[in-house]
Amino acid sequence: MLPLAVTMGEPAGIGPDIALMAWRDRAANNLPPFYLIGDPDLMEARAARLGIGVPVVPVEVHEAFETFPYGLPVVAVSGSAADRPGVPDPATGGLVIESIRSGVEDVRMGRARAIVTNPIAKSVLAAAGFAHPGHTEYLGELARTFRQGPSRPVMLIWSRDLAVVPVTIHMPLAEVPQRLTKALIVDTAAIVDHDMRTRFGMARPRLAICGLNPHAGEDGLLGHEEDDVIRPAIAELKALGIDATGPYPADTLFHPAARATYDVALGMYHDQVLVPVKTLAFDTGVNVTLGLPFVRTSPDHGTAFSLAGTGRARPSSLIEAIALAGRLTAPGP
Ligand SMILES: NC(=O)C1=CN([C@@H]2O[C@H](COP(=O)(O)OP(=O)(O)OC[C@H]3O[C@@H](n4cnc5c(N)ncnc54)[C@H](O)[C@@H]3O)[C@@H](O)[C@H]2O)C=CC1
Ligand SMILES: NCC(=O)COP(=O)(O)O
Repeated sequence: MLPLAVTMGEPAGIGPDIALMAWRDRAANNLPPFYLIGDPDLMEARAARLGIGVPVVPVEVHEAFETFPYGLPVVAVSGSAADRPGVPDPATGGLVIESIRSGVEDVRMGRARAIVTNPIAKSVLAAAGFAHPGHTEYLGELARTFRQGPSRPVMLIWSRDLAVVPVTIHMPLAEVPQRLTKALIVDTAAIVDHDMRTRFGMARPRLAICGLNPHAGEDGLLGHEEDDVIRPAIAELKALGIDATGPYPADTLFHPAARATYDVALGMYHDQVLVPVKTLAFDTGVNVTLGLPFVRTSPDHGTAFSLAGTGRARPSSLIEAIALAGRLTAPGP
């Protein structure tokens, strides 16, 4: 069986901490074998700082699977990072980006089952010259190297209580109304429908589509995007045989009775749907990129700089991300 590739993420954040903790807690959580891609020296220093007794074992990728029972296998990429928790340095940007690129390449070459990413600091990477606002967009570009051809990445935040997709992702709120088109909504929802069937095994996913404006526009009194863009998109989705309904006012879509009526809520912008899911399931939510020719999962939180190196970061979201990547790539019956 192939291992999962886990990226180191921002070296000054909690990624190294929670990766070490996930290995420590692997048996209790029945985690599939994984290896980390990053700087072995930093990982050793962080393990010593945390005092959690996790052996860090530098390996070549083909040794990762057999090494996993004995220590956290770490595959080195070029570059190094000093162990300075909470003090990000754009000079480590190359290492962070290389860790992601290398994980995807391992999947493409059949050396890893899937990629699980640790959090990056978007502004720190931007200062290092990274041209993408997040993993999601960068993974969409890396996916072009796969035989299956071009793909469009879609962000899903998955939890047992609620699953959500933001139709627009990392962009200023002021740009959302211009960027929201019928085609974008239809493409996004069609990818969600396809991947919920093929990857998550849902027979007929029920998609609830949010409005953009208060009260979903209140018949045009409070905004026109619902009539101009969102309703026509839902009509086209229905014509395609996709179970899409709405547009619903977002403020009443997340209480328990409403949640029972759909499988995935699609919001028009990031915070509209990430606020409810992180409120309900911050410690167990998993970020999954749909629309790719491979599986990528991630914890739903960020770098939590103030917790790095303290031992107070909770590894539960990363543990869920590793477990979900394992389930999504498990061989069929
Ligand atoms: N997938 C990714 O790479 C993501 C990266 N980020 C990046 O993270 C950086 C910080 O973003 P914030 O908005 O502050 O979000 P954050 O998720 O890092 O922190 C928000 C709050 O939750 C706490 N927290 C986060 N993870 C925790 C954990 N595992 N255990 C215990 N407490 C935890 C933090 O201490 C803080 O109080 C930003 O640079 C952002 O770009 C944010 C979200 C996802
Ligand atoms: N708020 C979630 C988030 O920003 C995750 O972004 P990505 O790095 O997974 O694209």
